[in-house]
Amino acid sequence: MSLAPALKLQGLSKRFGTVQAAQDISLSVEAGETVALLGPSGCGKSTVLRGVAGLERLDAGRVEVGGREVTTLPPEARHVGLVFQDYALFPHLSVLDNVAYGPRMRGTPRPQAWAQAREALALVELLDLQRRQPAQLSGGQQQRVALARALATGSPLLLLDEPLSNLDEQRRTELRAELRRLFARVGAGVLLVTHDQREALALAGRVVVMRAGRLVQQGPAADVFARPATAWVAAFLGHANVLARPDGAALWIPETAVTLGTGEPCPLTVRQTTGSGETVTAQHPLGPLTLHLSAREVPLIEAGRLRLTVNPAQVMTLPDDRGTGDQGPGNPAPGEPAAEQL
Ligand SMILES: Nc1ncnc2c1ncn2[C@@H]1O[C@H](COP(=O)(O)OP(=O)(O)OP(=O)(O)O)[C@@H](O)[C@H]1O
Repeated sequence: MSLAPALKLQGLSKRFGTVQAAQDISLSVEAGETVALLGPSGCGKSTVLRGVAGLERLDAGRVEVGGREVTTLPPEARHVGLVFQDYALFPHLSVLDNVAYGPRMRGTPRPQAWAQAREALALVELLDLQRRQPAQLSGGQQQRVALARALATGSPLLLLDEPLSNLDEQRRTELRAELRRLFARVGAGVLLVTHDQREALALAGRVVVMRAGRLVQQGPAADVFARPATAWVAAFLGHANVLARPDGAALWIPETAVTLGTGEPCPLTVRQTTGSGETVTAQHPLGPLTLHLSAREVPLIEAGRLRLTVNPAQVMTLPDDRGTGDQGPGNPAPGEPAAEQL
């Protein structure tokens, strides 16, 4: 049996005054698949999500949800489950009634709406707290109620806008693992907006990278990270070694391009202790190379030098588009040390 894609989006464009927030964006999300829409602040991710949800009138584009065209339908008729940054739970309703709200709004009789809500609450493991009000829950629990509310709609498509942004780092890491399991269980397609590269890798099978309103690369998450299409994408994804060259940019991904402990002893100009070892910058004849050393690799440093060999076949040459956009790559990936100037 072949299922219709959870989402098929073609040629979405949206302008606000002089700002082209999204330009000709086409993407699809298969049933059971999680796709991350990734890009720096202001690149148009939320505009795309809101356009799919029907919260933004499009200048152009066609939206299909679960095989049904919904382009001109109002949000409530599109049958998508939405989770936004602030959860937007009703403070005066119980957890159960918050989750039952969607089915109730679509005319489902109360006992059946409650049954659907309990099923969704069981999925996020919050059935025990169904009688509480949102204020009596932790941030992570509220997050899960918001997810349950989206799940209770039974929609083929879930849209999540920075769903973990209000949580602390430890809770985010825990919830990422929970979300991955949950997405696998429910079988809906998920389109997730994030500016956090690690979140995209942790949650999504496929990523779509946006820059200044345009889609710049899409593909399986591991492929996009291993083979960024341009220097800007590489830098945005957190690759530290993107060096300008006369013919473009050279990308060295140390895990594949560099062998430690053999070869030329390179002086280290920066050494920074991290939670797992050290981040160092080695002066290699081909250019400065930033390396994250594990605690086990740190003893390879001798008298401020590190022996390393670069495999030239693994150094990628990419078009250097870093200076051309109106929005540069964002900050380094959260938790990564900022690259220090030499
Ligand atoms: N209602 C609006 N009116 C005018 N401009 C808007 C409106 N909504 C968004 N924009 C502009 O459109 C561009 C894209 O915004 P959007 O919110 O889609 O970006 P984003 O990638 O989701 O950003 P963030 O990660 O910061 O949420 C921005 O320049 C933004 O200022």
